[in-house]
Amino acid sequence: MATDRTLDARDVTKIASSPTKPARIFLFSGKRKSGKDYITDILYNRIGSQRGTIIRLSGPIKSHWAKSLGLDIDQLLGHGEYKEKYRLEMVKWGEDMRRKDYGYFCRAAIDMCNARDKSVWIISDVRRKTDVKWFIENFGDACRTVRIVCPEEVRQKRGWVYTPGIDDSETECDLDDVDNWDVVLENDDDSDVEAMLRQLLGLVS
Ligand SMILES: Nc1ncnc2c1ncn2[C@@H]1O[C@H](COP(=O)(O)OP(=O)(O)OP(=O)(O)O)[C@@H](O)[C@H]1O
Repeated sequence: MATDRTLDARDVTKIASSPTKPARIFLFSGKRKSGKDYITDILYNRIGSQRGTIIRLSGPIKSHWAKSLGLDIDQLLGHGEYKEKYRLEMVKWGEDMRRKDYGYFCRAAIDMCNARDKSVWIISDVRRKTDVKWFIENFGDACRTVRIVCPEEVRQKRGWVYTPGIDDSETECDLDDVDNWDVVLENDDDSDVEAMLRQLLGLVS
């Protein structure tokens, strides 16, 4: 009977590529305008949409916020003034939710991106120790933490302006004292983006 037979190689392959657990999860973090979106977008394009997906942990917060206030979700997810205008209030609401359940937005973001059938997850905006903790608790060895670092002058050239209430908040600073990143990428003006990608793609195969 089919149900009684022992597992053959094809069954094992099926289980190994089961939709519930990705083979690799990149947990990207970095200060504002360090280049998180820039690097993760290129990485995603190289990996391709069949295998990979970008997950933004801030996505569910923004879509909830947009719905409840009747705002434009595309602009909230973008990079312009609109995002900055509602950032403070949104962050506060998110913090309250997270205090009750630190995995709440991680789970919501995974569901929102329909990530379960992809083998490589690129989390583009990890901001807190509890985000890292939740992914490692749930996906263990599949996780690799990636810190993007960049001098302040370069971030300023890219449009960053120090903003009290944002740049000194938990969302921007909670990971500053972490020093055990799996990968540190220096993303300034002269960086070799191809070398960074080679390093990251080497962790996927
Ligand atoms: N290596 C690079 N070469 C050229 N341009 C870059 C590089 N890295 C980042 N940039 C540019 O710098 C700007 C800021 O980068 P990006 O939006 O990726 O930062 P971020 O860390 O996602 O910022 P935020 O946290 O504010 O969303 C963008 O215009 C991006 O195209």
